[in-house]
Amino acid sequence: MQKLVLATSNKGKLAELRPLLADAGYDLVTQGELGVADAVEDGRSFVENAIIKARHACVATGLPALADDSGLVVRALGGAPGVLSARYAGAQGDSAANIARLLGALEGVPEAEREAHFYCVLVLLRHADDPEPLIAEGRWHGRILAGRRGAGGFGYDPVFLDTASGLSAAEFEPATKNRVSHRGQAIARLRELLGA
Ligand SMILES: O=P(O)(O)OP(=O)(O)OP(=O)(O)OC[C@H]1O[C@@H](n2cnc3c(O)ncnc32)[C@H](O)[C@@H]1O
Ligand SMILES: [Mg+2]
Repeated sequence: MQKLVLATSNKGKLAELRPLLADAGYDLVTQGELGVADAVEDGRSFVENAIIKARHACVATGLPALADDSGLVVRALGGAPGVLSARYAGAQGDSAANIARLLGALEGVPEAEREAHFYCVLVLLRHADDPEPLIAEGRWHGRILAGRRGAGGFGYDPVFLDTASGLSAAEFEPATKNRVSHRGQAIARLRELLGA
């Protein structure tokens, strides 16, 4: 079976990507398991950052690599935190601080104006010079809650309301989140592109 490096250090993403990629015909290994350090994400768009991360892992390992770049896009904040979602409050990956900053920025903003979406782009590079990377995206539309709800998921999930179900993303069962989320949609598209 062909090995595929997952070019991410985010445990929440890994937990969601693994079952989504099951049966896609790859033997999955994380970049951490192969000793690959995080790439510098200095792109201005999600897709640029996903390419940077996938290429970094490809170059370091000589294996095909899949990267996920994702984030939260809040309309009332002009699209912030966007590509800076992981370090919105400063430190990389401090979800509690990121949520606190987000709720502060939206203080006093009425419910109807708290629209947001999660965005995910997946890039699969079959080798470092792959001129035709596979690129798949997904969006999950909802609203930012006034406070945290639920204990599941990761990142901004406790403050993201799925308006269709009335549940916060952190109140979804993992398999249900994977069916409707930005990442779930991107994987479904990627699997179409792979013919898997
Ligand atoms: O770059 P890698 O190593 O993949 O891990 P990361 O956490 O830095 O990931 P990103 O650069 O793509 O930043 C995306 C951030 O957006 C948030 N995010 C993405 N998908 C999410 C989801 O499904 N639920 C909640 N928050 C999410 C989360 O805070 C992530 O840290
Ligand atoms: Mg990152």
